[in-house]
Formats: sequence, structure tokens, C-alpha cells
Amino acid sequence: MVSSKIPKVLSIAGSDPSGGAGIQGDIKTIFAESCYGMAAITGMTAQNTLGVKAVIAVPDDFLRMQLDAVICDIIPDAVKIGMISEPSHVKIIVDMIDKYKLRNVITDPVIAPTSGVRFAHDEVLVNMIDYLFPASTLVTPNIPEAQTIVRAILDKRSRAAGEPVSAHKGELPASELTPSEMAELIGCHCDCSVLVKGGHSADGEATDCMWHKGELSIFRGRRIAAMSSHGTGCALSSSIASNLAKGESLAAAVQIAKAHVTAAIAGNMSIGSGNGSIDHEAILQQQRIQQDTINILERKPEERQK
Ligand SMILES: Nc1ncnc2c1ncn2[C@@H]1O[C@H](COP(=O)(O)OP(=O)(O)OP(=O)(O)O)[C@@H](O)[C@H]1O
Ligand SMILES: Cc1ncc(COP(=O)(O)O)c(N)n1
Repeated sequence: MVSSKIPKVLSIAGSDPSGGAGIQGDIKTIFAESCYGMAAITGMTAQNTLGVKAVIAVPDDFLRMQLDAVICDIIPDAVKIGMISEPSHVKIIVDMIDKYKLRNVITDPVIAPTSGVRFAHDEVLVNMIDYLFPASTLVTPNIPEAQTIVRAILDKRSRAAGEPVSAHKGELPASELTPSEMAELIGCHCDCSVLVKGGHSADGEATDCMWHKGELSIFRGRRIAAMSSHGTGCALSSSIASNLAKGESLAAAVQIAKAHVTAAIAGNMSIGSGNGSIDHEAILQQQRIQQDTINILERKPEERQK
């Protein structure tokens, strides 16, 4: 029988019927991390490995009902938030974070998919910056998303100073900021921790930069020349949430998640005719190897040879 002590992780995200990203990718990741996965759906997409064709949001009341139904019965140890396509959904989710005092909230601001229609329009983005990011433990934009968020923050500052939008007096344009600078700017503005992911960087690495409690940490990674990278961001945020649910610190959770996602990319699974899903099974294998190693180390030296 499954122990009720199993860490529970809730994904609040959109459906990806092709199975690599969104709630489908999140549930696979959470399972591979040996946690119990739950999902409240913000909307549905019509997409495959070639791109996103359409997005449709669930009605506000229905999102509220899903969240209330799940959380009042099974309180999550961590929450991952993904696609949000309605401004009203941001406020509903923030109300739930407050109402149920949810902890370990990881927000992956999926603004636009790699290919296809945009998920989050300007009003959603503004609400995320004003309400959701300050309520999150960690926000995980990729580089283009971080640039869009920085631009929105600088536009807001210009507006507040009565200057023309995009004047950005005394500030470098978002495109000239480094990932570390963007993490710090967003983190300071929203009073939250920020991990800018390096999957889209132009250099040969896949290095992620985290701004957390006034300090920067760098998570280095080699770039893998893989054909299948659909769902890397979803897997990273779900894996961080799962490891926080298991009691890891934020820095350790990011470190473990990055190693797991690297293994999933290296799996180089060939699914579909476009950018296929990462190999979530590889996370399960890594997770088992880690657990076996911990079990061996926890045994007394005389028992280890057996
Ligand atoms: N080719 C790669 N090789 C190694 N690591 C990678 C590669 N691409 C992305 N990563 C890593 O995967 C994680 C997700 O980063 P990425 O920038 O791809 O997020 P994302 O764009 O939100 O993902 P998605 O493609 O799902 O939207 C990061 O830890 C990043 O460093
Ligand atoms: C429902 C949903 N959520 C998140 C993504 C991630 O986007 P990407 O296509 O860049 O991996 C996606 N494709 N679909």
C-alpha cells in the first residue's frame, strides 16, 4: 500500500495532448520523482511536436472549483504553476495560495511556446508580475521570457514616472542584460526568488542563474545537441517542486532538478515529427540510482559489502 506520507505535488497548468509538456509532462515528472501528482487544468491546447495550434481557457468558476475540490481534500506539499492564458486566472490562483497558505510554489511563466500561438497576453503578464510572482517561492522564466518580463517591469516604471513607455531612463534594454542581471532585476522588483534558465542562450552551455535572498547562484550545465527538448521547462519546474516537497532546500532542489532534466534531454527520445518530448523515464532511473546510493551509504560499513 502507498504510504500517505508520500510528498504531494499539485500542477496548475494547461493540457498538452501530445504528452511532453503541460500537465501531462508535469505528472510524468512528479511520478518519476516518487511523489504523488495532482493536476488542476487552466486550459487546453491543441498542439503536437510541431507547435501549438490553439488554446482555450477553462471558465473562472470551474478553475476555482477544481482547486477547492483538490486542495481542501489533499493539501499539496508543493505547487507548480504553468500555462495561464486568462488575467482572471492569475487572481484566482493567488487567492488559493492565500486561502490555503500553500507553500513551495514554483511558477513557470510560460508566455509563448517555442513554436505556435502565444499563451499569456500582456494583461496576464502584468497580473503575474503584480500578484503571482510575489506569492511564489521561485519563478523560472527562460531567457526570452525573462526579457519580456524585464521589459514589462521597465515600462511600468516609466509609466509611474510619467515618462513615455519604453523610455527606460538609466536602464539598459532587456536584450543587453545578462541572465544574472535579469534574475536580480525581476527578483528585486517582485520580492521573490528567480531562476533564469539557459536553454535558449546563444553560448555552448545550458547554464541557469538563480537570484535568491539577495545572492546569485550559477547552475552550470553542458548543452546537449538533442533533437527532443519539448517540455524541458515544465519538467524542471515540476522536479524543483517535487524536491522541495521531499524537504530539500531551494538550492539543492534546483541542483537535483537540473541533473534530472539533463538526463531526460540526453535520453533523446524520438517521438513525433518535430521537437519531441524529453525522456521522463530517465528521471525515474536517475531517481532510483540516487535512492540506491543513499540506501547503501546509510547502511553500516559491515553491511555494505553484503
Ligand atoms: N540542449 C540542452 N542541453 C542541456 N540542458 C538544456 C538544454 N536545453 C535546455 N536545457 C536545460 O533545461 C532546463 C529548461 O530550460 P529552457 O530554457 O529550455 O526552458 P523552457 O524554454 O522554459 O523550456 P520549454 O522548451 O519546455 O519551454 C534548464 O535547466 C536548461 O539549462
Ligand atoms: C500546455 C503547455 N504548457 C507549457 C508548454 C511549454 O512550452 P514549450 O512548447 O516551449 O515546451 C507547452 N508547450 N504546453
